[in-house]
Amino acid sequence: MSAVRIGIVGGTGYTGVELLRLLVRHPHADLRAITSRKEAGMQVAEMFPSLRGHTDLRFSTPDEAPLADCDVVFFATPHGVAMNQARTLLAAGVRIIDLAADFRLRDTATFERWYGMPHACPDLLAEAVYGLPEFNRQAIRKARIVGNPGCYPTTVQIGFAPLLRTAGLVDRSHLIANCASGVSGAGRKAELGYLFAEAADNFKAYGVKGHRHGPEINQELRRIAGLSDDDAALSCLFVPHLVPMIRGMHSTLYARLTAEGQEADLQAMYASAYAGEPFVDVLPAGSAPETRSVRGANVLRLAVHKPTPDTAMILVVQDNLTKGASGQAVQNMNIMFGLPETAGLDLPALLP
Ligand SMILES: NC(=O)C1=CN([C@@H]2O[C@H](COP(=O)(O)OP(=O)(O)OC[C@H]3O[C@@H](n4cnc5c(N)ncnc54)[C@H](OP(=O)(O)O)[C@@H]3O)[C@@H](O)[C@H]2O)C=CC1
Ligand SMILES: CC(=O)N[C@@H](CCC(=O)OP(=O)(O)O)C(=O)O
Repeated sequence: MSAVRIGIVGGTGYTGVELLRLLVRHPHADLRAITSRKEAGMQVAEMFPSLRGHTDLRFSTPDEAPLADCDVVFFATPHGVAMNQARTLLAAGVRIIDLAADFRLRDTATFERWYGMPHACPDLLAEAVYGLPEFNRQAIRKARIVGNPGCYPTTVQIGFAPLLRTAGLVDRSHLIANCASGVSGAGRKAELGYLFAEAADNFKAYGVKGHRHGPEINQELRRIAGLSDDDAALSCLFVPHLVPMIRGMHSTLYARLTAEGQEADLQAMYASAYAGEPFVDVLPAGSAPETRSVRGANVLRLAVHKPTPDTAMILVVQDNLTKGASGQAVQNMNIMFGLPETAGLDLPALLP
């Protein structure tokens, strides 16, 4: 099996360095190019001493990097970068995994409303595949463009899916997702709200008037439920929170059970839904998952609860940078190139 030739655009950010951490140890990865406009020329291991001894690569500018010679290019960049380079790379036979949102939303107008920019290649949206392997494996295998999911939407979809796949178990019109992310979720940029003295020893909701992950969550939950992308019969209220830790995400999901849903054995349903999934861990009944159980691991752990006879409550944890971003992106690459899905991803979490 020949190694996959890989380029990374945006190698100095948090998802970029997480991709590097996973790919330098990946048995089938050949890292060819990594970009940074600000740090071009610098050794990667000089910027990130955590990678000393693991790579001799230097950062190049996106124009100078040999991206067209790669089999796949990861975009670990802000929204709006991948869509402007997609056509050129596809023409050179390069496949794309975008960690930003350029290829997640299928409706151009919705993308433009939430991301505040015109879409550069709406025609390519039709062929892009939403990269949540647990629900989309077949399409990912053949995809030329994968839109890697947002971190919050990954927890919400995997958490709610078993309740939505069968019609009539829950009131689909009133789902609630209360989610909290560590500060690395905001990226490696200097902004007031993420300074230590602002974010530490504090806990708050944000995006309460609406967050761009809301439309992504609703689009994909509707698809999981077998509905059209804009069918208002399913609606999920999503509230993100910032929690003063570096990595990690905790989502508490609520759904009102119907009479039929109240009869179901939810624990057995979830265990069976994810029985074959290497990266979804359904915990024993009564558990409360903690973020440190997934730190640095490409695993999402969840626990199923029924706090009242008509309420399902699902507790979900993941590392926002691993299963929530770069680990999931590597999982997608493994599927696209016919590699074992767990290649390079079988690391246990870092504890304490
Ligand atoms: N952090 C997280 O937990 C998650 C992040 N994501 C998404 O992944 C993407 C990357 O996030 P993150 O790593 O946190 O971001 P960062 O802000 O930490 O890093 C962004 C990187 O992109 C590069 N970059 C910025 N602008 C451009 C440009 N116009 N052209 C080329 N390169 C550019 C930067 O380097 P330079 O400026 O030197 O070129 C830097 O390496 C974002 O879209 C984010 O929304 C998704 C899920 C989770
Ligand atoms: C804590 C924090 O700020 N989290 C980010 C979400 C994480 C992310 O980057 O997701 P996207 O890829 O969709 O941008 C936010 O709320 O904007």
